[in-house]
Amino acid sequence: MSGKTLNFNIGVLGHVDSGKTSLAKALSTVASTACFDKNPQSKERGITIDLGFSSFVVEAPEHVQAGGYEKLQFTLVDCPGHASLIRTIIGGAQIIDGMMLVVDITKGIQTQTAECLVIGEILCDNLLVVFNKVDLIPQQKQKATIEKMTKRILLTLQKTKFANSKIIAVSAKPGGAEASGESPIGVAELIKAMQESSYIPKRDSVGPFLFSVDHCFSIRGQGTIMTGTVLQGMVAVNDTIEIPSLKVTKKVKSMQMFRQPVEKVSQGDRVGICVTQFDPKLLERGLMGTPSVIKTAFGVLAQVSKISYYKLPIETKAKFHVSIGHETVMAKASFFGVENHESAGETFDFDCTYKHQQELLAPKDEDGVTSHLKQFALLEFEKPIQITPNSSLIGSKLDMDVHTNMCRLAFKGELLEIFTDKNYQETQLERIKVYKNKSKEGVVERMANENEIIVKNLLKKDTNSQLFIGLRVKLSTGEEGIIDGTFGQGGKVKVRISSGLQDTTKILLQKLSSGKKKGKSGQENQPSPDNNSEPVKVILNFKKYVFSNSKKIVQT
Ligand SMILES: Nc1nc2c(ncn2[C@@H]2O[C@H](COP(=O)(O)OP(=O)(O)OP(=O)(O)O)[C@@H](O)[C@H]2O)c(=O)[nH]1
Repeated sequence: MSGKTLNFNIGVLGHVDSGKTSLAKALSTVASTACFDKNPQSKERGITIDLGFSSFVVEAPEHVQAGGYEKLQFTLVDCPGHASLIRTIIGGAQIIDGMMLVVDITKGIQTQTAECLVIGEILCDNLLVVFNKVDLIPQQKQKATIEKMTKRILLTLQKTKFANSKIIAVSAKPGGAEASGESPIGVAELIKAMQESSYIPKRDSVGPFLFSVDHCFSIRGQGTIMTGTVLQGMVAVNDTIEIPSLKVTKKVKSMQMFRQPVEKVSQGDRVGICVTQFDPKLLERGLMGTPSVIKTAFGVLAQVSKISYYKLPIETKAKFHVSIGHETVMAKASFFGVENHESAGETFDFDCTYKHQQELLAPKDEDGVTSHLKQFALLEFEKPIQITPNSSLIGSKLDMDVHTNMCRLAFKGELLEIFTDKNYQETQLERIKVYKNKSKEGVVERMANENEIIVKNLLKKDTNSQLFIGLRVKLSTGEEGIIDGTFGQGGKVKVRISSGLQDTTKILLQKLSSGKKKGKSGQENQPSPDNNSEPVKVILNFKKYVFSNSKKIVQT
């Protein structure tokens, strides 16, 4: 290969059996170590269960040549289509520059086609739609069917950021499984469309090296090879890298890109990295990179938004599968937002206070303008996972019955803070000032003097009353007061009414207490003519911090 080659990663996504693997095969000339359903379990089940990688090189189109590249290498990341494997797809989609959505033309958009579109919307900017299996439509109906399906998918795409995507119709494997070696149809046009819609992705060689490992195997006498994609930075032979999940550091012995030895690799490259021997079974998939860049996370804080196709409520305290990179973990979610987002900063700020939300709200469409609510989530993981800062995440309900035909992807987000301390609940959550609006109601037991009343039932006996001293309350008769202190042992409090009680309130309280006295003298069950007035209520509105250990409360 002479001249500079640009590597462009394309995710091949679509519903199960739409023909993704067949298409990748038809497109590729060079197969990497891990392509085309080599996994023995894949063969048994007849479906792709892992990411497959393959590549082919074409002449760089003019706009890529203008960036100094002579050739363009397409690396296809063949993602599994089966619903249960969506977590693998999400992992695969994090490393792609563009996406090819394969649609079986005889079936149209199916549930996982829609889910793949959602993933694409979150994780990539470039989409090409491929209608496959055109050979299954009788020749005379092919043109009309392609036109009809094109109209349909364009309607769907109009609601996404991919409204102007190209649509190409092919037969990746005419005749299907039984056919013997028939040439694919339409693939040359597809390659042309791929060239045209390619671009020079932002590649950044600065910053710490980060590598997403998708396969790992050893070669006797050489070492262990990790194949994957460089997510960030660069690495050279002899550099030291860390595999955090194994808690080891290793020296890079050699590297290969599609069977060519290389000395140095950088962001976006697909590469096999050889290090000194370790058991490849210990690292099926995961992250490695410059020592201490990868964090072990016990939980994260993220800015999130609801995926509009998800039709169920997303409630605080509910559990979701959270996928970050190749990792998927169960997490308990707690949502909160900016009360008045006009006045809040662009990102999360520990110095601000946030309002607890019972559920994650869908973005509202007001007068055709989507208002972007600023919402955040605290995601507490069931077990620690390896992640890197600035990652995207997807929250989903993967255990939802796929036969319901509902989108299982619930929310998407960007990481803001990673909790790397096992005891983050004690040490870090207090910093996230999220409050709930609370209200308590008590009644005036009696008047102590013109400016002071004794209130019962406002606080429970075992409540730490000290937290409430100094807070404002309002009487149902209109006066405002301040909780001045506790009274006795039963949770009663003294409330000071600085402006003094109104005469009407005093009369009412006197009436109520004389009614009670009569009651005490043996007429409890007889309604006293003096005692049919409502008791005077005392209302306390306050904010209670949700994540704070100190159970701090403040006035509303
Ligand atoms: N007639 C016809 N059959 C095809 C075509 N492309 C693929 N097939 C058949 O469709 C079936 C599924 O093809 P695959 O390429 O394994 O589909 P896939 O989308 O990779 O499947 P998963 O990875 O399991 O989701 C196989 O039996 C193929 O032979 C095509 O263009 N025409």
